[in-house]
Amino acid sequence: MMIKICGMREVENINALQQLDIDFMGIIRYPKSKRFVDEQQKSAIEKLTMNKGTVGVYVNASFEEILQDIIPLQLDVLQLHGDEDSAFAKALLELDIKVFKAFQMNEDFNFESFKDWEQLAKEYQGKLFFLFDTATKNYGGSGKKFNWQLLDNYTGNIPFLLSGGISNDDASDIKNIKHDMFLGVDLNSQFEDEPGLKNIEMIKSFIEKLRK
Ligand SMILES: O=C(O)c1ccccc1NCC(=O)[C@H](O)[C@H](O)COP(=O)(O)O
Repeated sequence: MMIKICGMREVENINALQQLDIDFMGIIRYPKSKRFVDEQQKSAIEKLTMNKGTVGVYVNASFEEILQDIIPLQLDVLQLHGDEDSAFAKALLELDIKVFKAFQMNEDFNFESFKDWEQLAKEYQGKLFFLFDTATKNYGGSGKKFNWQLLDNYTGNIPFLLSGGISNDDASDIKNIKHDMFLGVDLNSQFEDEPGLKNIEMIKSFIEKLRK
């Protein structure tokens, strides 16, 4: 199972996380987020040697803004967490980089609306993934879970990460998820001492439970 830890920004915290058995770490480049990585923090992160997949997280950013981050932040994945359409994602996929497209889940979510995305995934095999997060007016980082039974309505074939309020108590429920397209989890605010600062011991204990 893949594990992504989102909202990293402190060098020491990033280095500590690099020692753990995780797959991706997310760096939020959305100025309205409490976990926003500013230009000064970006410069510090640029100097690090990253041994995990690095994910740049964006909310309705321009193509140029995203482009300016890819090389300095050594990005492997672009996470589109706003209202970006499939045409925008296609332009980024053309750069030969992976894309995680986030969707805001609530009881009214229409899983039939994925036609364009399914087409894109066919064109860019193994490059496009979904991330199902809890709907919130701030786009992400709500700390709240959505109703995971909604996942039964997803019959598409694009693999997804599960996100939104996942906490240390959820390991056994996560291990019971049987969906064929379930790829892994995205952890954030429930594993923090303060916004942008992760509790490494808590993450370590969660990973142990999940990988057991
Ligand atoms: O975390 C944020 O502050 C954030 C703000 C705006 C857009 C995206 C954001 N986070 C992106 C993520 O991938 C989070 O891990 C995801 O929203 C789940 O967060 P949480 O509910 O805190 O576990």
